[in-house]
Amino acid sequence: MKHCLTIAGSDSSGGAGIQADLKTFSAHATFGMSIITAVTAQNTQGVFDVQDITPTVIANQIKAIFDDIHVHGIKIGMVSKTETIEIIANTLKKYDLPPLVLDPVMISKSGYNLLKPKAKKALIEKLLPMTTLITPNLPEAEEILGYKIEDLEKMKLAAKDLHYLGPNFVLVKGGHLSKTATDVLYDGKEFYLFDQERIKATHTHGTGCTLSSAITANLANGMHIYKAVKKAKEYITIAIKHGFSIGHGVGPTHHFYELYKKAGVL
Ligand SMILES: Nc1ncnc2c1ncn2[C@@H]1O[C@H](COP(=O)(O)OP(=O)(O)O)[C@@H](O)[C@H]1O
Ligand SMILES: Cc1ncc(COP(=O)(O)O)c(N)n1
Repeated sequence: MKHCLTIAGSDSSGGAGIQADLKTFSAHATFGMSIITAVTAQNTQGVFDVQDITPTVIANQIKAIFDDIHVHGIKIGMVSKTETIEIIANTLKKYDLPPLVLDPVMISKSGYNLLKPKAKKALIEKLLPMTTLITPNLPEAEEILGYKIEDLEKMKLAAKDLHYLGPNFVLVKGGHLSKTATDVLYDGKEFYLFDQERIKATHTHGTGCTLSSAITANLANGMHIYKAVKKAKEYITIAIKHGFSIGHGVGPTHHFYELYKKAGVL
């Protein structure tokens, strides 16, 4: 069994962050491990408080894992602020790294700044060069690149420009497009489109976390990048179709293995 590591924030309501990542790793029959960067007080309606974990504790969590356990895939999600990013990059650099998927989490669906705007520079300079695959949604790609992205042509341009900043592969996600939910993968040479009709869904809390973790697990399981993204896209599509209500706001997506097994995704 492969071992997957998420470096991300905790979502007390379990729909996004570390909790979504671990559920996704388990559904993909990998062993999930976590380095918590921040604890959020969050539910389906919003984020109410955040406690950042100190750089020393983050470094020690990373050290505890890598000094002892072989890691086959890493996913990075919420990284809060410059000091958090710097300690993650500087500590990870000491080890031989497996594929690393960076979901550049910035603003939650409920509108909370999970990354301090000032930390954008550190994210670009410290994390992008060590990234195998970056998976921004449209607002995140716009924030990194500084221009509007509203159609497929602009998504392709963004994928090229992001690739220039260091990652081996770029997946620009189209969840924020108006008609389709097409994602664009770029490997430095070719574009690959993952078409999907938009599902009329209310419960989409943690979709980005889930997709990036599914890709991480697929890469850890030895899949080539194209297949890893294709399978993860099938997973997130089913997860969204079966999203459900647990509170008064935006509910989580679905992670129960049997459903995916039946659909032939896992
Ligand atoms: N309504 C939807 N119907 C189908 N797929 C969706 C929908 N919303 C998001 N997705 C897909 O879910 C994945 C996560 O995308 P997105 O929601 O853009 O991420 P984030 O959570 O980072 O904003 C992408 O593959 C995207 O295309
Ligand atoms: C700890 C944490 N990490 C990531 C997200 C993004 O998820 P979403 O975009 O669905 O709000 C979140 N809300 N909380």
